[in-house]
Amino acid sequence: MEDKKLVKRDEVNPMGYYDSEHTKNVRDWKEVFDLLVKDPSFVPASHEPDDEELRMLTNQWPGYPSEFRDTCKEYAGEVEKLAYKLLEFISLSLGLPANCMHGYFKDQISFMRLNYYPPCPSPDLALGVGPHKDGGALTVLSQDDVGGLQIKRKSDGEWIPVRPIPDAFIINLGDATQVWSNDTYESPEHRVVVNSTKGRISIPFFFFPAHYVMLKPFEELVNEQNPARYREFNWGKFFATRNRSDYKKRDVENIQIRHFRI
Ligand SMILES: O=C(O)CCC(=O)C(=O)O
Ligand SMILES: [Fe+2]
Repeated sequence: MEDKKLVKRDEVNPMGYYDSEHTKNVRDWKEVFDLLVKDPSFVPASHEPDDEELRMLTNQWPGYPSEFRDTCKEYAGEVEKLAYKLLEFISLSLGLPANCMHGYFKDQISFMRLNYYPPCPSPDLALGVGPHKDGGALTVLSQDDVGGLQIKRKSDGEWIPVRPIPDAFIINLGDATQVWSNDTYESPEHRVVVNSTKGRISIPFFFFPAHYVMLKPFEELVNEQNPARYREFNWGKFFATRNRSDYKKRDVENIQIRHFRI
């Protein structure tokens, strides 16, 4: 525990170790270690729309184990390549040039998270992560063999387990892809349940555009029959507004892309 405290996230640096994250104002049953894919990364200093100040984020690395830093960086680098490939396939599937979204990620604020969900004495009273949708372009998730991730089936609202498949990643589309594709793709609602006997490890890589990217449906996908379903909004401010309620319990509902629906 002492070692974890040395790399603990605080008001100034949101990267590092943390054990009291909230999803939609409810505390999650988990410990996390967050690291930036691009170090340093720049994000809006506040969620206030008129505040143009930026904040520089950097990684915090523990001294032990000694190979931790290099292993994380190598993994992140490889998953980043996969994320770009997936983005190309998504673009092509929408009838757009393969690299049409690459520019949005030049100053990406992607981060990777090491999740540990400890066994929980009352698994029916807690969630590892409460119901939510991932915000960015897509998430590449690696999970161990314990299971716990569930996805909400749209037809009847039933929570369906996403069973672990050895050596397979789970690819989760995010809100940004939903907006860019004008609802051709949808970011699914998901959550993580915990259990009373086994701890679980998962590693999501959140592929996030640069803070200055304005999200809106691609012009090529919009016409009179199929008008834009979202008005343009700034990704960095969306990210900053959502993070407000991840760090502390708040009285306001956290921001969702449906708030930008036309
Ligand atoms: O642990 C998992 O399987 C998923 C975690 C998750 O959904 C998230 O951190 O956004
Ligand atoms: Fe998620």
